[in-house]
Amino acid sequence: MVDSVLTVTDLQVEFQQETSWTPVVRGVSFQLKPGKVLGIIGESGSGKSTICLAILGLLGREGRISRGTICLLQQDLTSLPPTTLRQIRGQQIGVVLQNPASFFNPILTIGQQFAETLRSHQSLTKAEAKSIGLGYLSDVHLPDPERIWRQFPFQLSGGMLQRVMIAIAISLRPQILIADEPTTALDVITQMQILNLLAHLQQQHNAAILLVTHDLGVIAQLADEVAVMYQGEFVEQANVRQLFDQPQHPYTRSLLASRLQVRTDIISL
Ligand SMILES: Nc1ncnc2c1ncn2[C@@H]1O[C@H](COP(=O)(O)OP(=O)(O)OP(=O)(O)O)[C@@H](O)[C@H]1O
Ligand code: NI
Repeated sequence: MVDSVLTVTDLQVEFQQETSWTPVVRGVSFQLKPGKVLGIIGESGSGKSTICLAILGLLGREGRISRGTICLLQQDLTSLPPTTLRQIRGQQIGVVLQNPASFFNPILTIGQQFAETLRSHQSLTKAEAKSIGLGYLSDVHLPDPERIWRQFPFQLSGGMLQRVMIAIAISLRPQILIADEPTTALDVITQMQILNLLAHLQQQHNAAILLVTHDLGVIAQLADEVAVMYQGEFVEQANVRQLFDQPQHPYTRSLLASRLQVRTDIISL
């Protein structure tokens, strides 16, 4: 039994702002384990998406990893050339990005992109890839998958693109799934459906999931461990029950308290 499929140690990420490099992720360490979900919560701008992009090698020119390692099993991803990293990403790490538009090629239809991804992983005819892809599109609650298959990314809403991205990620049955706010743009019913799909991937296929969300309900439902991020650092990392019952850091306490506040407001309506 493998203990950790992805081990991040002392990660520091910087972005170039004008002439100097500013650290936005500082000394972050964690492990992703098969069949387990690590949730990351924290305020906007604290560096959650940056961690995801660093793992995926998608920081772009303005970003760099200035310290630390990201090991997929024994292999350090930070030392790999971009082409190798892309291959690994496609095969072993599934991705749901916070900004789904950046994931799609604007000049190819959804169907072309979905089929191409499926066919690069398994030998399938175009017709087989289409029938598998359509099945996954209806799994993520997309109405009229046939029509969506023929459409271009710009013809779909952000929430629809997000669901297509989830369908593609899940169809590949990755060992590791990086999901950055996977349910943010979705209505409650669809959100539940998506969470069930993620839980299925975790439980039936033993995937390790990194789940970034601001929704504590989603955390309570899916996460095993939770890391709390504040100004570029993990200020607290604990088992989900322990975190909800005995938050240690003042920021975590205020986060949980604000959630309770919202609940009381709803109840008093
Ligand atoms: N390409 C970039 N160039 C410069 N700075 C960036 C870039 N991307 C992100 N940053 C900065 O890095 C910091 C962390 O951003 P990040 O998107 O990781 O936050 P986040 O925790 O995901 O926030 P949110 O909850 O709003 O999604 C922010 O201060 C942001 O302005
Ligand atoms: Ni983010």
